[in-house]
Parts: sequence; structure tokens; C-alpha cells
Amino acid sequence: MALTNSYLQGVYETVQKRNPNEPEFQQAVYEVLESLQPVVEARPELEKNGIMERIVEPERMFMFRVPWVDDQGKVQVNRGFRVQFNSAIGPYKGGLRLHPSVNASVIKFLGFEQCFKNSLTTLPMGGGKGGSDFDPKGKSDAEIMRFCQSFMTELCKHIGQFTDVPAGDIGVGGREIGFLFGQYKRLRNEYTGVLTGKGLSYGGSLARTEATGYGLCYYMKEMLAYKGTSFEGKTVAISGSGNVAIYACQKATQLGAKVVTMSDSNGFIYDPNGINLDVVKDIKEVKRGRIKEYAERVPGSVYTEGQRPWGTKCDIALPCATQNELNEENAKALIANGCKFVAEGANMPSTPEAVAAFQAAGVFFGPAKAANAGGVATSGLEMSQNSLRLSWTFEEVDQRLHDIMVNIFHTCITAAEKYGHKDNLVMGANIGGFEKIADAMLAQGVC
Ligand SMILES: NC(=O)C1=CN([C@@H]2O[C@H](COP(=O)(O)OP(=O)(O)OC[C@H]3O[C@@H](n4cnc5c(N)ncnc54)[C@H](O)[C@@H]3O)[C@@H](O)[C@H]2O)C=CC1
Ligand SMILES: O=C(O)CCC(=O)C(=O)O
Repeated sequence: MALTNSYLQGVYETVQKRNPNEPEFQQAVYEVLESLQPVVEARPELEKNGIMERIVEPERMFMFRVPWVDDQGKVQVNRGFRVQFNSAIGPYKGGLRLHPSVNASVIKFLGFEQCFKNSLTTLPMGGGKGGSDFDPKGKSDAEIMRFCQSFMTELCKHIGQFTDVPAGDIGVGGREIGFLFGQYKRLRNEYTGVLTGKGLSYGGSLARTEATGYGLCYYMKEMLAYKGTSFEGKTVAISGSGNVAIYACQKATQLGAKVVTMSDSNGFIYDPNGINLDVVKDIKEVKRGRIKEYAERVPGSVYTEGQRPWGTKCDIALPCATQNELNEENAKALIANGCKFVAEGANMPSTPEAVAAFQAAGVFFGPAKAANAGGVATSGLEMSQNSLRLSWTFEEVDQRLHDIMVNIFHTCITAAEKYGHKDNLVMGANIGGFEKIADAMLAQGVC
């Protein structure tokens, strides 16, 4: 599909002019505007009230200096960001990413996507995102702590449990959230649910660690059931070996599939016997090492340097590493190898050309903002538990996560069908996420 609606073309041209040199942000906006064409045509009040012009412009974004001292006593300086994109349906909510590739474009694309994702969960959360170009790779625990404390020293002026609630993303897990929480508490002298993904001893939720990967598999389970099949006996290719990839691998295996690949930014491993997650967790969560060590430890597995896993024969692909990690050529290789189902665990891992290739070949494709919404949904459940001053059991949180993912799938199916694009989950996710935000913006006047 192309962007042919003249109103939306104008909105997109303004985005290009206002955000030059921001390819990821432009890519994310283009896809959403493309999907929303039938909605804008059916609902003239959206144009009259400037909803589209407003929804593509962040409410607020700030950038700040993050100075910290390394283990040699030298001062280092990184750049911090937070975008507070849209608060129509709740306080800003979204993760913090620590990776050298972080810049304004990456943070804005992630914040924009987060608005629609959070809306799909049905929980009251607006969209935000943040991070820094700090590279945690090879840093000591003490360096990570000093960086996190410096980052929070500025961030704490702008967030709060009713304003903006950050969480983890690439490079931010339990260790970092702990350091960030400690510094917020110290500076603000308040003990509140200002972050999610917290440790269980200080207000975290059971199942938040597993939630994005598990949620991805619950979404895929519905995709498979809709087409009359299941995970049982299927071969799955996963990219990444971080939080999302690890728990996607665990749940897919529990549901009867065999996961044969995982990766990191250096290369991928192939294990024809099914990935041994204990080994991956030891490498990635304990030793913080590289995935190639897996092939050194597990007989029969192979490591391929400098490649992604998409040339592997599989029924299901779950990209769980990073944006634009699966291009048109990769999509064609997956299709040629018999892959029939794809759901995105990472944010925007497939390029637009890859998505088009999947859809043209009849591959059932679940986009990130629906398929990986289980993480933020469970963050929403962590916020609920913090407000209630109660903790739910693992089973209770997992059941709620499951039900939310099933509901998101059916929201996508219904929204796509309503606007004449049956089974197009990209259209369904964008439309389903958009309508609640648009209705809230219309109700709240020009703001
Ligand atoms: N953690 C969460 O709850 C959620 C994460 N996501 C998305 O899932 C993806 C993965 O995040 P996490 O697992 O949390 O992060 P993580 O830091 O635990 O793991 C990131 C993984 O991606 C790999 N990676 C990073 N850059 C890469 C590159 N350029 N090429 C290949 N691999 C690369 C890393 O080696 C690692 O395996 C990201 O796109 C993130 O935005 C989406 C929803 C929620
Ligand atoms: O749990 C959260 O608040 C954010 C998760 C996240 O960053 C994402 O959904 O991309």
C-alpha cells in the first residue's frame, strides 16, 4: 500500500521537514499514516481537529548531559534522552535504552510506537521512551551504577508515578533499574512506583521479566490457532539473546516447538537439537558474554560470525533483537525456506520492504506494537499492584498477561476487518491502537 491520502501526505511531508536525518522516526510514522488512511477518510473530525498533526508531534522531548567517572578515574560524558510523546490516555510509559546507536531518531520512533502499543493493552498508559548512547558492554558494575545515578539525577526532575514511568529496554535490566530506583528515592525522598521492572524485594511484579517473550508467544499462539494450527512440532528461528529472546525461547519450547537459533550483534548460533536455554542464560545473564560461546559449549551446534539467522529453515520466525534487523532479502530467504508465521518481539525489526514481502507471500505477520505489548502490559500490572500495595502471584499475572495478548490479537483482527483489510495485522494494530488515543484527544480539546 502507498500513502495516497492528500491530508496524510501533507502530515508526512511536515514530519520529514521537521525531523530531517531521522530515518527511523520517519519510517515508523509512514507506516502508521499508511494504515490510518481508511480511518481518516471515514472520520472527517480527525482532520478538522488536527489529530494527525498533533499525534506525530511529541508533547515534550529533552536531551541532557550525563557525566560519570570510569574505573580509571576519568570523566566520561554521554547524552541522555526522554521523549514524552502522548499522554491522552495515561501517564507517559516506556522503556530506557542504553546502546551506542541511541539518538533522537531512535528514541522518537520508539516513543511513537509505544503510544499505540500501550493503547492496545487497554491499560491507562500514554507513550514515552528514553535512553542514552552509553554502551554497557564491558563496563564494571560500579561504572554501570555511576552512570545510572548520573542519568537519574537529571531524569528525576521530569518523571513521577503520575507523570512518566520508565522501565527497561535494550541494555537496561534488573541491575540498572535497581540503581535508577535507588537514586530516584534518594533525590526525591519518596518511595513510589516511578519505574517498572523493579526487583521483587522493592515493588516489582512477578512475571515482568518473562512478560515480553511470553506475551509474544501468547500472541503467536492466537495467530496459529486462527489459522487452525499450533506451536506443537514447529521449528522456530529467534534472533537476539537478551530478555525478550530468552523468554520467547522458553515459552515457545514449553508450547511444543523447537527453537533452533539465537543471536547477538556479532553472529548467530544454530542448534538442530533445540536451544539449551540454561547455557544461553549462563552466557548472557551471568557471564554477560557473547553468544558464540554457546557453540564452544554445546556439541552439535554451529556459530556463524557476522550473519543473522534468517537463512535457517523454520516454520515460525520471531525477531527479538533490534530495529531493521530483517530486510527484504532476509524475508525472501525465510519465505523460500517455508516460514509461514512471523511475529516481532523487537521494536520495528522488519524493514518496510520485508513486511511487504511477507504479506505478498501470504506469511501471517504480527507487528511489534501488538506482538511485543506483553512487556509494557505487565508493567501496567506492576503499576496496579504498586497502587494497591499488593502483590499478585506469578500465575495471576501470567493469566492476565495471556488474556491481554489474546484480546490484542482479536482487537487487531476486528479493526482490520472493520476497515476492509481482513487479516492484515499491521493495519489492525495501528487502527486498534489509534482509535482510543484519538477519541481521548478529541474529548480533551486542543492540547
Ligand atoms: N524488554 C522489554 O520488555 C521489551 C523489549 N522490546 C524490544 O525487544 C528488543 C530486545 O530488547 P531486550 O531483549 O529487552 O534487550 P536486551 O538488552 O536484553 O537484549 C538485546 C539483544 O539484542 C541484541 N542486539 C542488540 N543490538 C543488535 C544489533 N545491532 N544486531 C543484532 N543484535 C543486536 C543483543 O545482542 C541482545 O541479544 C528491542 O527492540 C526492544 O526495544 C520490546 C518490548 C518490551
Ligand atoms: O515496560 C515498559 O514500560 C516499556 C517496555 C518497552 O520499552 C517497550 O514496550 O518497548
